[in-house]
Amino acid sequence: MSASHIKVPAGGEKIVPGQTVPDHPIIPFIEGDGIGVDITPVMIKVIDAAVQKAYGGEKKIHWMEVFAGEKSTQLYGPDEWLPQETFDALREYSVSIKGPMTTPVGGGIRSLNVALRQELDLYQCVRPVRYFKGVPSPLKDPSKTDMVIFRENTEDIYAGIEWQAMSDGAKKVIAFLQNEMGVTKIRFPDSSAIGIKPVSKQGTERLVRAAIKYAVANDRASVTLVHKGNIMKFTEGGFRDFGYALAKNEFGATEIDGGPWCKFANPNTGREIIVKDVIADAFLQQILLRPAEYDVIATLNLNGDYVSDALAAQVGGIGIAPGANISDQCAVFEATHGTAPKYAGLDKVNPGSLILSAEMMLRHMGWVDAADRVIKGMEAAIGDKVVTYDFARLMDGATEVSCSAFGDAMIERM
Ligand SMILES: NC(=O)C1=CN([C@@H]2O[C@H](COP(=O)(O)OP(=O)(O)OC[C@H]3O[C@@H](n4cnc5c(N)ncnc54)[C@H](OP(=O)(O)O)[C@@H]3O)[C@@H](O)[C@H]2O)C=CC1
Ligand SMILES: O=C(O)CCC(=O)C(=O)O
Ligand SMILES: [Mg+2]
Repeated sequence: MSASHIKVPAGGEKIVPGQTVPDHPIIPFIEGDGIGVDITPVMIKVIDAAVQKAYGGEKKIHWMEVFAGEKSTQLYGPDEWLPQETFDALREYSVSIKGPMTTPVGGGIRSLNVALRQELDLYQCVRPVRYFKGVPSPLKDPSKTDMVIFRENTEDIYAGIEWQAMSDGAKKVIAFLQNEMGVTKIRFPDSSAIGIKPVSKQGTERLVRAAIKYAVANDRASVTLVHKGNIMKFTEGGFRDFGYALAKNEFGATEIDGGPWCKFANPNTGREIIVKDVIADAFLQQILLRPAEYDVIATLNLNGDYVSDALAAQVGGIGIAPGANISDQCAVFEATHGTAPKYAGLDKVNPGSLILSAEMMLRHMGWVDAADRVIKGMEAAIGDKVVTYDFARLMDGATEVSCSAFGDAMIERM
């Protein structure tokens, strides 16, 4: 077993699910690969300042670095991409935040991000998409884009069950499909890679339940199930059918005009919540043309990945696209974007996505005043046109600042 590299900060306490968050919580963080080295320290500085301004020293986060990705291989050994003690810490301390981690295309290691989500059963990937006034956008009225994506985070083709073309595994699976299952439609069986897409009733239900509960708690108008069930009838189509059945069975939804759309009254406000569905390709054009018609989105893993970046672009790009991975026991907050390797170490990129992910974390902890300060700082810096390169290149009269200077600009304006 490799040596421990995690140093537990003195004076902090664990957050225990179901109990009040202590005033001095220990929060594990993973710095992340690529631009992680730029954005993570800025996020910590901004969050510490917001907490200090909100609570005047009464509350304070005790940050605890845990390791994954390239930094972990340097510390623990060349093959140690995700040490066991990192998993253990994320589970034990229950609320954490991470920077992005690199996944090579084709061969090499499988995604560490996906591995974390699967191992910790972080089945909800929650990605809110909202507009900040002044951010440059390709839309005429980006303020109409206000959605919260609930992306299923443990199933679908992200389960990583696949075999390389012409490998023994692919040959075996193809032979099984042809000989035992009567499959005749693999166009080039001798040179096909093969992947498996598991989509379960249980997995769908817990995700759609979380999305509908969110809509109820936040008085949202609709929940849309986004799928490609016309083509993948039992996986994506199953997601839709399981989702509708859950809305009816657990929330008392009734069909509108013979279905399948249905509706129920929000038990808190009496306002109607519509549960509807849309095929993924149609959804991608409608979010550009009629974004106001969509609110809470529940979708499968791959669709959710595509939709997250597409929706982020509508409100200014993945520089300000936050997110959270949530299980019934713990939460790991992380930005929607990746490691943007060409910018690594340049102190250039927008730290906004990770800062807003931390803002979600503060709200999750019930530290609402600190979270509000973060939003205030962000809105004011953007309002003053003090922005990083990604916004500056699309804004007239902007002052382009570095990643760290943007963090400072936020702090000055909290
Ligand atoms: N959760 C995670 O850890 C994720 C990890 N990844 C991994 O990251 C690696 C790189 O992926 P890639 O496809 O390049 O996608 P990235 O999201 O890393 O970057 C794509 C482009 O998005 C823009 N961008 C990303 N982050 C920021 C930011 N903070 N501020 C401003 N602009 C930003 C840049 O655009 P421009 O060039 O226009 O300036 C950048 O070139 C891959 O290994 C991938 O697997 C990807 C997504 C999520
Ligand atoms: O794990 C990765 O490398 C990419 C993940 C991703 O794109 C996402 O979760 O949005
Ligand atoms: Mg993605």
